Amino acid sequence: MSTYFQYPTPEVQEELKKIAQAIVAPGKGILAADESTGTMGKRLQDIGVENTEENRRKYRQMLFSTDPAVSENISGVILFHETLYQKADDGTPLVSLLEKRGIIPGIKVDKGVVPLFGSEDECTTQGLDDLAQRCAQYKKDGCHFAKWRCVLKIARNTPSYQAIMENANVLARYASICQSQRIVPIVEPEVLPDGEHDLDRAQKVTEIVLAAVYKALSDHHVYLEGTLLKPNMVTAGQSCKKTYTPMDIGRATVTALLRTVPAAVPGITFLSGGQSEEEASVNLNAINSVDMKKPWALTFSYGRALQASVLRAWGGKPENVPVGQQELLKRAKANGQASQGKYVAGSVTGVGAEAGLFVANHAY
Ligand SMILES: O=P(O)(O)OC[C@H]1O[C@](O)(COP(=O)(O)O)[C@@H](O)[C@@H]1O
Repeated sequence: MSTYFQYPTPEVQEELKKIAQAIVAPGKGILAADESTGTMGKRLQDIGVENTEENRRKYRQMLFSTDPAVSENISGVILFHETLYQKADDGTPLVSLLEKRGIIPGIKVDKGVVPLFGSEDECTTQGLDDLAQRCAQYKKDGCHFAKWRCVLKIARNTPSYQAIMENANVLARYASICQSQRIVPIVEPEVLPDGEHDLDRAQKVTEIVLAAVYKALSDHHVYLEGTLLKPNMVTAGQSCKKTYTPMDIGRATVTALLRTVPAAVPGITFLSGGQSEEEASVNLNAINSVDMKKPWALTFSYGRALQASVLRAWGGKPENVPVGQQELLKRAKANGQASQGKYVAGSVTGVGAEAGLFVANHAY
């Protein structure tokens, strides 16, 4: 086995490290507004709004024109390709609204989940072929970080060795291509919450998946200080009969991460994975409160758990834009506090804070 390697130049390393550290600065996290057209359609359908390019533009314009105070808790926003090139009503590029608020624009660069032939309903994620060119363009257009989501499923025989190795490798290859174009890769191996499994099994599967991911990142000479991890929290399956407290979830999550994620990684930005807004804040708070070693920042990169109340409050009506924005400010603040272990459960209420956001088999 050859151990020849080449890392990015010292200048590129410095740039990547600075971006990653800025994203996970104390009290800050990410708004994941990168729903692909199909996923956004599901969110809009829930509030009775048609999934047109114009409605997606209006919705994201509302998010990005929220009071600049939002940047106290939101350091980065992940965009979908379409959004990066859309403009506000007055012609300002939507991405400039973020830049004016000191928020770092990021971009989803995967091209979606596809079936893994020969497996038991498992999948991989595609989009590597033209990734270097796309990253080069995205960097020119103002994006400094990227996100790529892989999906692993817990069932009797899964995740399989095939799925674990394939997804680890595709994430590592994605991460190294991003770094070659001065973009910080957010590595997202999501272990789905579907199933009856208990907390122990969720923890063990998460450990095995993350161990494979970090071996692959090492094999591909990815510069860890210039990356972020976006994992699932360790929670029992949605159909598990046993109940667990937020502190149980906090301990299981930090234990799994301590066993597998190198301390060189600056931050861990959790996905919300179908938890309600309130659960996602309470569990993040517990993760930050457990009395264990925590060598990385532990914060949020939520899609559903930052937007459910916003969507309900907005309902597609222009007159509701200010109340929608208020909901975003409230939830961002709650999660900013949770990322520092300072969130008091129930202290932030929203129009959809308690509502479950679980979507079965969220592998689209
Ligand atoms: O399937 P898509 O459209 O890529 O979207 C998946 C979504 O999952 C996420 O990775 C995590 O979102 P949640 O916090 O809602 O679980 C988002 O960044 C993204 O919008």
